[in-house]
Amino acid sequence: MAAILEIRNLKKVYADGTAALQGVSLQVERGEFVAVIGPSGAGKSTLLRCINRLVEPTEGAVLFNGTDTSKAGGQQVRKLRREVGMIFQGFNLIQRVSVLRNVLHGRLGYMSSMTGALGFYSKRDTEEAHSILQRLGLNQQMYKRADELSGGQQQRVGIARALSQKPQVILADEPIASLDPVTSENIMQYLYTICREDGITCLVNLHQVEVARKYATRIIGIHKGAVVFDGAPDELTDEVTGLIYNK
Ligand SMILES: Nc1ncnc2c1ncn2[C@@H]1O[C@H](COP(=O)(O)OP(=O)(O)OP(=O)(O)O)[C@@H](O)[C@H]1O
Repeated sequence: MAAILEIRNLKKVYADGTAALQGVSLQVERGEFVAVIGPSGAGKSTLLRCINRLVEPTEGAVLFNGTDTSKAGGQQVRKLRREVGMIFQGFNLIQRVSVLRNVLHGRLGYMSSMTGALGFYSKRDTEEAHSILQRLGLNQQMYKRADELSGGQQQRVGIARALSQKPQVILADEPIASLDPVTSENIMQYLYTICREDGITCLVNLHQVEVARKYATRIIGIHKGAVVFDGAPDELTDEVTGLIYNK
């Protein structure tokens, strides 16, 4: 069976000439929990964003379930973004609407979630959103506006929104960078659980090497746009960590 993601010689040069990715090749198998680590500016966000085409690669290919996504048109890109959900450092919620509506946004798409009054949603959609929110421990917050929630709660809404898309892969771009250590553990536990219980493949960009070691089944180290380490957490010695961050 094809790897769920295959990245071939991926390069990204931004318009100002910054070479953010310099030829990244890797495969991710279904169900893996991959942490991507590396210093600030290494190219971690660019890598995740190229996978679901939030950023257009300059060269190379990203295959999702064996299909080259670089040839995908608008509708196929939308489908790709549903199947490859994204969680952001800054949560990226629609602040002035309810938590429930943010989750329905994930399930139905932006226009359908914003145009209908809540009563218009099908019973099935609403029940599904309720059950995901319950799973994330947010049943008390369902009708609150997103901007009334704490950072940790907002990130749980971000996870709920991604889950409501029924994704095969979740890309999390520094999901805990703006959270305190206890809340960070809580968010990582949720991501770990959905990977284990739902079989959703997770790629998580992290600054904290200890967190990567604790949760990931595999760690990829990026430095200056290139993969300099790819292995099991116990292979990531202090010496290797030093190389990733100081090279
Ligand atoms: N839109 C852009 N235009 C120009 N350069 C960019 C753009 N986005 C990122 N870069 C540059 O590309 C390089 C890689 O950035 P990227 O955000 O992918 O790294 P990162 O490892 O995720 O960093 P951080 O941990 O600080 O978020 C950096 O030099 C960054 O300044």
